[in-house]
Amino acid sequence: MTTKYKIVLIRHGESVYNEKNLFCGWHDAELSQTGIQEAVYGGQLLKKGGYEFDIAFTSVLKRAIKTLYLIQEELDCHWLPVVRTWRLNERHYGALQGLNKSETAAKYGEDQVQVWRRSYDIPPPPLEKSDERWSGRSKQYADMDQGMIPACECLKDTVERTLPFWYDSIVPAIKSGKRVIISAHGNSLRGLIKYLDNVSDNDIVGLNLPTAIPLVYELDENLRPVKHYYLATEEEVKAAQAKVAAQGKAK
Ligand SMILES: O=C(O)[C@@H](CO)OP(=O)(O)O
Repeated sequence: MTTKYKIVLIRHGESVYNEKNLFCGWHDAELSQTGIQEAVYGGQLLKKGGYEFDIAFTSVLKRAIKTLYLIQEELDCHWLPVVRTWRLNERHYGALQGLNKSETAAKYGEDQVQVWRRSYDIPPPPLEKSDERWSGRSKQYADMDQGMIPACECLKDTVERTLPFWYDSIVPAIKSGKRVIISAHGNSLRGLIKYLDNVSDNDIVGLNLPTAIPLVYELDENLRPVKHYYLATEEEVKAAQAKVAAQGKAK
């Protein structure tokens, strides 16, 4: 297999919800100060690697949008067309949104929290429409078919709503020769990676994405992955991944 296309996936920098160790999902959390620095560093890594882009895709959540913007600043490409879609949003964490991960682990057990965080097809508890956290109350979903707004999502649900956008919008952009960057979220990107690399339902449980370290996928002419790599040292990636994995510990 020979490389025909290269795309870059990047998880947003640390959010204030990550910083406080809260389940975030569709809650529109800000980047933390650390997250801003991480996003700038991600942009510097791309600049150092000589990466340039023709189009960007992101979610409708500001932590991913702002991460992309900080990368655009580093690459001096504010003109870049940016497509925002709820289909690249983080997985919807249902009634867990806003709860502390360690406290939830202390209450329900670390194993249960690991199932809610990483299992492929077991969803977290649903959010009621009457709940003030219901996503239908947010302006960014006003034009969305209200019946499509999730009450909660497992990774499988997330993959199922992300892939139509991959096929309908991202694939045509890649095939037309555009250099693509996707700024999204830990779980929406895990879903895409599961699909691209055909990762099993069991193995995807062990994958944690580091914040704001660019992940390059080289694809062949049929968009099958030839290889992938982070633009950082193995040590940096492992430390960042371990930090994410540890969030579900009871402490
Ligand atoms: O809270 C969330 O929305 C996600 C990403 O930050 O967390 P987790 O790694 O627990 O899936």
